Amino acid sequence: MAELSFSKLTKTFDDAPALNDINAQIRSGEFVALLGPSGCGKTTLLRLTAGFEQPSEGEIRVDGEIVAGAGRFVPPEAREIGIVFQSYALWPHKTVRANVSYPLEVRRLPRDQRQKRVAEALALTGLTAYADRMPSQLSGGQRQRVALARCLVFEPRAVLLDEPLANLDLALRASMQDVFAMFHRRTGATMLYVTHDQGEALALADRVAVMESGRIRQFAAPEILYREPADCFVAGFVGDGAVVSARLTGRADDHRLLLNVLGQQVWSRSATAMPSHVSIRPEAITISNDAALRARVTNCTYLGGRFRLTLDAAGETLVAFAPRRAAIGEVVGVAMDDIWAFRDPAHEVRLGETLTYA
Ligand SMILES: Nc1ncnc2c1ncn2[C@@H]1O[C@H](COP(=O)(O)OP(=O)(O)OP(=O)(O)O)[C@@H](O)[C@H]1O
Repeated sequence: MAELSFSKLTKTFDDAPALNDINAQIRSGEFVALLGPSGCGKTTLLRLTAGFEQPSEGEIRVDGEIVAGAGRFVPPEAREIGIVFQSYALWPHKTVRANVSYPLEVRRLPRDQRQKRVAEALALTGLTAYADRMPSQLSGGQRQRVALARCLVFEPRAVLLDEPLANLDLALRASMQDVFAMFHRRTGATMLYVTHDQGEALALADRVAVMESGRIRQFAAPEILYREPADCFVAGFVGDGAVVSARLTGRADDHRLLLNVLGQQVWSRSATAMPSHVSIRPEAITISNDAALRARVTNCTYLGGRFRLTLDAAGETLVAFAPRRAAIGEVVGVAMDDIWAFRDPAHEVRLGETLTYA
């Protein structure tokens, strides 16, 4: 399996940048998700990696070898990269076995090797019993597994997946996520997975690149994105909770800063001495009658085992979990702990200054 790397990668369509200075390395065997809102450039990055588009600037390397950039362009069929689309792209007139065997026929592998590899790929994706069926006789999840088997069979250097579960219903998506996770564990394939479903990205990936407007805002493990978002966009886009402005009090200890948040002094984790905002996850809030900060309940939904409260506190919307149902309009006390402070690049910070996030 191969390492993928992007260096100063830019792609412009009709003068509009779809990708803007992408720099990232994906380790051999790593499962990376590209996550971001519609139009942020996820598919463009995948298509450039596959070789369906040429970069406007910058380079793409596969295991150190330049495949695009610096005057070089390796065509898709010579990159040995597997691709799984949301539309499956199976041959309708071929059986499952023949679909899976096809990449090996193109590569002119001897028949006995072909049979062995196809049998392995079908077994790995749980399709052995369906080998003689036509694609039209399969469910959506089974078709996607055929696409996966067809990609795995030629032992690609990396596998690119473009919203592979977008056409499936919720229950099937969950079970297919398990299939992808198993596929990754068993093959150790380098995987680049495009999705706009953050639950999928956080559940499956070793690291997630959060993209916005053609740029990578943060590239980190799911738990880091959740606990230590780099800016307002990532804090708001990934996970539940609130992003509110913070004011420095000037006090700090070794690991934390004392900040003024919603009129309260709160100790906060931080990677910067000059934060502008805090991310307040639902777990960071305790509903307590003793707490000085008062908030009005604006919504209450049952999540199974606990309730999710939406609160209005000093004009900001907070999200909290509570063991009991709360009445809409009820006023509760809110205590904050274990919040994360960061400096949003769009905001300049000065000591004592109050900032607002538009
Ligand atoms: N062939 C093209 N010609 C012109 N513009 C394009 C082309 N392909 C993509 N774009 C533009 O580039 C930007 C990024 O598109 P891209 O498909 O990469 O986004 P995405 O993040 O995959 O979105 P989605 O989640 O909706 O699929 C968009 O503004 C899109 O309109």
